Amino acid sequence: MPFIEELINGTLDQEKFKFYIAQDSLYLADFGRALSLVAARAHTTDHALEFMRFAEGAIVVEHALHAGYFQQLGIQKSTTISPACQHYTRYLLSTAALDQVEVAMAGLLPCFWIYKEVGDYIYKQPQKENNPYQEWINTYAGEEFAGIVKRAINICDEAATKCTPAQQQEMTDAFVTACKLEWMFWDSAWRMEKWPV
Ligand SMILES: Cc1ncc(C[n+]2csc(CCO)c2C)c(N)n1
Repeated sequence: MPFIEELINGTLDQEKFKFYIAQDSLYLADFGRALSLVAARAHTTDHALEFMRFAEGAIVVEHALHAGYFQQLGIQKSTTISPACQHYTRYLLSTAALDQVEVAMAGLLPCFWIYKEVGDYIYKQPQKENNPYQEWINTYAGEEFAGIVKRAINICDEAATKCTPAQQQEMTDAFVTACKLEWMFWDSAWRMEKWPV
């Protein structure tokens, strides 16, 4: 996507990045809530603990990255959630609250997995010196993050073994929907998406 290509070569319009970070901080607050809901609804204490840790990571670790950019780039906290961000966060929260917990877990997985794939892809490209977005890049290409993603994938695989084929299909559908919403989130940042009315 152009947003990611320009992030890699450091030419991304700062206003687009600021829009992305401001919306992403709204996303993260709700993502943390969705993770906490799934922790509360998990069937095993192991899974509950893992989701509690993920929720903490989403709020504390990601917040630290954001806080740096908020200060450095003078980003204003956005009070208006973009259409794509609202669609994605409401989808995750309603899935976490109302759907079978395994389906909610599958819906939360692309957030981890796609950032890992994007992080690895970026890291394989020639690195630009003095890229203003380097700190963001480093967050998602590291070993520590890879370990977290592996754990999230393993939990979903383990949870799926206890599901019927129809439930597994629901898990796949939730995963695919969330992948599309990840795509829409990048795209909306690139377009600095506004409400049409
Ligand atoms: C739209 C959007 N999707 C995924 C992430 C990445 N992410 C957010 S929380 C979390 C798990 C705990 O750190 C991960 C990988 C993001 N920042 N913004």
